[in-house]
Amino acid sequence: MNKKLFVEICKRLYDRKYVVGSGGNVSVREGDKIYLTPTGSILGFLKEDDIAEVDLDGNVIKGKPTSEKNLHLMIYKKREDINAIIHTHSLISTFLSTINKEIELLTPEGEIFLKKIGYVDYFEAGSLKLAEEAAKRDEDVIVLKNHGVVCLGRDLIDAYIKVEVLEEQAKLTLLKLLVKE
Ligand SMILES: C[C@H](O)[C@@H](O)[C@@H](O)C(=O)COP(=O)(O)O
Ligand SMILES: [Zn+2]
Repeated sequence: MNKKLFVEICKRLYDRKYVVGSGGNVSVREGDKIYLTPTGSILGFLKEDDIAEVDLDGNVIKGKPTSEKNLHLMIYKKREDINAIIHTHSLISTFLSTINKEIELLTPEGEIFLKKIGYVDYFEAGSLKLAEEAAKRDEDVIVLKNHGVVCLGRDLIDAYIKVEVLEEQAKLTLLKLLVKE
């Protein structure tokens, strides 16, 4: 597992404000292990040795994994094509969910990289219900109402691109709403 890239991606998520404070979490599946950000960690300050590890059943091997561990695990169990999951609190994407506005795919980037967006109602952060409802979705990009987003990738870069493109499409959607009104 490329821990250097894992830490770099977490830093960029924090530096580019897709998360603030200790929000957000990231995971990578490789072989019979899943590597996850530790619960309560500030993604911008993560060090390689902080990365938690669990087996495919969620049994802890190292550290204290994210409180959203079940969400990551359930998605991996369902989607053998997915090897990286990024959960952020992307501001505009999340804001639009608070006013029940779906994010429109307004440019080729949106169509090409996101294809379709799934939506999950609000369920308590870290809850099994939130994990179950998110794992029911078939899309690679999921909006968690009043909470944030989850982007799934073949690898970490693929998931990261979806986080960035999703927030760009959300900004375009908001601008379109503001201009129209
Ligand atoms: C309230 C929590 O921060 C929630 O938003 C969770 O989903 C999150 O983003 C960070 O939780 P962890 O620090 O446990 O990964
Ligand atoms: Zn969250």
